[in-house]
Amino acid sequence: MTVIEIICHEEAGLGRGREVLDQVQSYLDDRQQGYRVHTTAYPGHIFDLVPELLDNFQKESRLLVIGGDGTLHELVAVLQAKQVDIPLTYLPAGSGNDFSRYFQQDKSSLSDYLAPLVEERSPKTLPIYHYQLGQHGRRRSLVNSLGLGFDSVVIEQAIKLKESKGIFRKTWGNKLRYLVGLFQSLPRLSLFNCQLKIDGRPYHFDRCALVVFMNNPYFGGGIHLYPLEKIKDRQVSVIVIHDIKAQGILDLLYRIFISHQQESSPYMTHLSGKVVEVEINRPMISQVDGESLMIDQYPVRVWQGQQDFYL
Ligand SMILES: Nc1ncnc2c1ncn2[C@@H]1O[C@H](COP(=O)(O)OP(=O)(O)OP(=O)(O)O)[C@@H](O)[C@H]1O
Repeated sequence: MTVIEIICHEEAGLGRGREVLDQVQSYLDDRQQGYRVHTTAYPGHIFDLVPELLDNFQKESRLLVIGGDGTLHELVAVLQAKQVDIPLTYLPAGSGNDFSRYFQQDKSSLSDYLAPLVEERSPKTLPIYHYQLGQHGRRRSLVNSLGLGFDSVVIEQAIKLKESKGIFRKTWGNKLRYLVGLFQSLPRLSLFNCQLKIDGRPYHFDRCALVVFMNNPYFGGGIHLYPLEKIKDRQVSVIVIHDIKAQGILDLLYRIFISHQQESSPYMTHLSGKVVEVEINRPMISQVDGESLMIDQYPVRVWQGQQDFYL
């Protein structure tokens, strides 16, 4: 008999994880479906918990994860690092849920998320990205985006706002936190030059604010940064925000938040290829799936990978 191993970050989405877990348990109890619950007790707990789980994983075992993008990122990172081919079921419970916003946009009810697992439908393969820092770094994985530059400063500021009191603590306040965080971070905007290599072909950009590898057109919790057409097989998309001056910032904000005409912006370039590399001549504050990372080894090389999901 199938046993579902549930990994849950109860505090995700300011407690939404616990609510979703309760709903999932009653759904599975009603169907007399066996399961075990493993809650994460500290940041990065998944890196200890999942290897233990995998040691006892049976042919009939299934993995279900409840949490925000950060929790999904960590689980996919462990499975990919161990090169185990186990399909996942994902129930979004964060405040941003960018992965779900794009890849699970046809789902709304609990049954939409759980039926493919419970009814043992065939898993579907979704694109993820692998990345490597420096020539000798190990292969790592991500599900949404890897951004070098301003985006990470804004995300750090938005996280501080989430930890503060009042309106910023609301789960629906994600876009507001990001926007306020963005304006508060403008004085810390630091521009850089970068070299890109797309399948071996070189590109150079000056006065850049951000280089972001995007497996998903959304970032920062629902912000539609760039209208990527359907994600192409084995291709990596990179967006560069460049040649920034004061009026460029206003133009970009207007296009991203109001007119949605990013494609004709003189300050934004979208490139894609099978292997994309970026080189910047100084350490950069960065974000991977919404979590901060300091990058000081180059090139950063990105290529597409795959992860199976019950969808
Ligand atoms: N019990 C815990 N206490 C503190 N942090 C935890 C705990 N369990 C997991 N984490 C960490 O919290 C981070 C964020 O988790 P997650 O993305 O699931 O929630 P969230 O930040 O509320 O959601 P969102 O990113 O959508 O706002 C992860 O890096 C994870 O390691």
